[in-house]
Amino acid sequence: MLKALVSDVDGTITDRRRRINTDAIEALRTLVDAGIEVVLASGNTVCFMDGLCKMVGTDGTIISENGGVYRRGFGGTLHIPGDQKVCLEAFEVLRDHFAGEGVRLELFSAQYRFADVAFARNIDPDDVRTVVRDHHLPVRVLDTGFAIHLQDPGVSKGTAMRDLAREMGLLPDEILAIGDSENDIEMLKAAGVGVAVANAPEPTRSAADWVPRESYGDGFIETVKKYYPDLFSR
Ligand SMILES: O=C(O)COP(=O)(O)O
Ligand SMILES: [Mg+2]
Repeated sequence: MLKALVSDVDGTITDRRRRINTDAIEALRTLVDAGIEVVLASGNTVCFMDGLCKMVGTDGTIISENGGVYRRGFGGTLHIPGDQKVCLEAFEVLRDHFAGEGVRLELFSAQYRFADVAFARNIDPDDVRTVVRDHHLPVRVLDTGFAIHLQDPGVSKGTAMRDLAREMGLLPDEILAIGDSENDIEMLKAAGVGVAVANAPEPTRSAADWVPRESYGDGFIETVKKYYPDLFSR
């Protein structure tokens, strides 16, 4: 039986250009008002997520920085399982490598990050993976479609979701998780029901139990409508 919804943000409750889908926000509020646990899970920073949670109206339970950080409620302990040191060291190697090719890597919100490193997609993520492999850098490269992230290899939205579920007194099987990108794969696999909106790339769609017909925020709404009765039959 499903008791909670864990949702990705960019590409799942937004459109392709990252503009929020206001009907998806309404769907989230319907769940919150019905007493369903709603967790927002993203590659974004904690401060970004706090603003989003406040304005959507959730209790502030978040997975942030692709699982590098998580917290139950606005007032909960901020857990930081991710090791940012390995990510920063790897980023320096990448920055020097790509500078040699005349490409400047642009960090995103570095001063607000505790666990991972995020930078602009002005280079091919596969080229980043090649440099990481050639230099034996101990990090994972995640392409979210909105940014490239470097992550501690033992950490994902899936590991954070399991730990958070324990803190919330929930089983992973009681969670409906929804996402759109490769940074969501472990989370979709760990959840009782994993959903990939239709815009998700193939590896993410194959990690999901179900794929709606619609993409982006419309796929999110389609999913909430499909699983709403299950979420309520508690
Ligand atoms: O921060 C990103 O790059 C994407 O964030 P998301 O996990 O909400 O899609
Ligand atoms: Mg996403």
